[in-house]
Amino acid sequence: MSINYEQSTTDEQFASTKLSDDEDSEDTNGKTSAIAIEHSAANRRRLEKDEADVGTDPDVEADAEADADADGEASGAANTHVVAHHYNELKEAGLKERNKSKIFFMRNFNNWIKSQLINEYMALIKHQKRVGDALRVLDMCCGKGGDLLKWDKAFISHLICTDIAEVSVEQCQRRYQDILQRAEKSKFGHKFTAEFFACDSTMVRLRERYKDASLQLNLVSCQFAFHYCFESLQQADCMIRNAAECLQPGGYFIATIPDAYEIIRRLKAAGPNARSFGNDVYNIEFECDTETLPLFGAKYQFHLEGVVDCPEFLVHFPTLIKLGRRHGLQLVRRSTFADYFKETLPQGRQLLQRMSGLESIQAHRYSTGEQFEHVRRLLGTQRGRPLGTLSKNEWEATTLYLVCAFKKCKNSWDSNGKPLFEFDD
Ligand SMILES: C[S@@+](CC[C@H](N)C(=O)[O-])C[C@H]1O[C@@H](n2cnc3c(N)ncnc32)[C@H](O)[C@@H]1O
Repeated sequence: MSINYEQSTTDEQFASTKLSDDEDSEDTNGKTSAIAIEHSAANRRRLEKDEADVGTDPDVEADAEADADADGEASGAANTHVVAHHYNELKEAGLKERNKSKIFFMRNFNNWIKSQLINEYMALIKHQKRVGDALRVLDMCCGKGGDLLKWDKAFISHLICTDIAEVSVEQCQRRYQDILQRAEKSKFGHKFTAEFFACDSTMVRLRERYKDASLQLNLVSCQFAFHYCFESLQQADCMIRNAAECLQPGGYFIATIPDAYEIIRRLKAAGPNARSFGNDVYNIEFECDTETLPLFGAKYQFHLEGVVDCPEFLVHFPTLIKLGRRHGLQLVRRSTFADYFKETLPQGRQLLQRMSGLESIQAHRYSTGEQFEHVRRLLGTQRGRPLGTLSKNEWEATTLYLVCAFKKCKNSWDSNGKPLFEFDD
């Protein structure tokens, strides 16, 4: 069975914007806002296309079985221990080392994208609630707790943190204790309760590990990690069930994942027999035959300067939509990082600046070299105000990703007690 991982080309604009908030001069600020409006419409059109690509047949099992038959083997969970080992061994870099990193700004930019996504969906959830209502969040594959401050700022009341890497979960819990201590010392500090446990979200039913198994969640977040479950149908189904089953109707599941269409586009662009591509900061290498990629287990080795070096799997997006529907999740957003940046920049400009999500570049300082050629093209080489942007290599790495969001539908039950979901079609 041949799986289509290709899609029409995406636009290749660089993130570049005026960093300060003043509106006095006509520059990329105005242009970006205009692009943002077009992209909201583009996002809607893409959602419609994504839904159409899924087709009417919801039988993922049949697709996956046909796919495994064609390959002559069924895929299992052979890679989870490699991934767990990699993240357990990863040292927590100090501030000094992080500042020196070649991807310092890109990491901040990615962090900003996560903040924008979390803020967007927390705002929608709060809109449905009354002041003082509990807000409960699951941070699935939480890592070392890179999003703890975001949860704190979102004024949630309870957080569940889980990850396959025990060392990361311990660090996450320590960070949480620090936040709590600071809140206790401060008169206006916000406090939220939290629980932590290490486990494989692709193999274990998470609700059985919660302190309260009947807990209703408002938001489930899985940042830069969901793709690990596409090793096999069983793992993907388990992870999506974990994301969906405790979500209240109207709650959201949000994620950032590598964009399989973009990965395959770049692979094809690298040459007819190419198996790898990348630049100074990231590299992707396929070991398998890239002409007959499977639906699950489409494995590649991903390297990102100093932070990731382990196997990952392509997420076939139409299949993700199908699996989501099976668990009552309806796709409400799929946007590439490039599009999401343009769309949310008007509301997120100050935060982007505070988070140092872009590098401040003066064109005349970079009159040679290709990393900031786009700034020269935009501003020329005359002295003037700096422009916030990312280097070409960092931009190429960050635009491998997309953000997506699913809404949990209302449900009723059939005579066998199985849920029947009510999708808005
Ligand atoms: C790139 S890190 C992202 C961490 C965090 N979400 C963030 O955004 O900072 C990916 C995380 O996924 C976790 N992970 C990978 N496979 C997993 C699995 N099967 N179950 C639970 N966690 C997993 C890793 O241990 C790692 O902490």
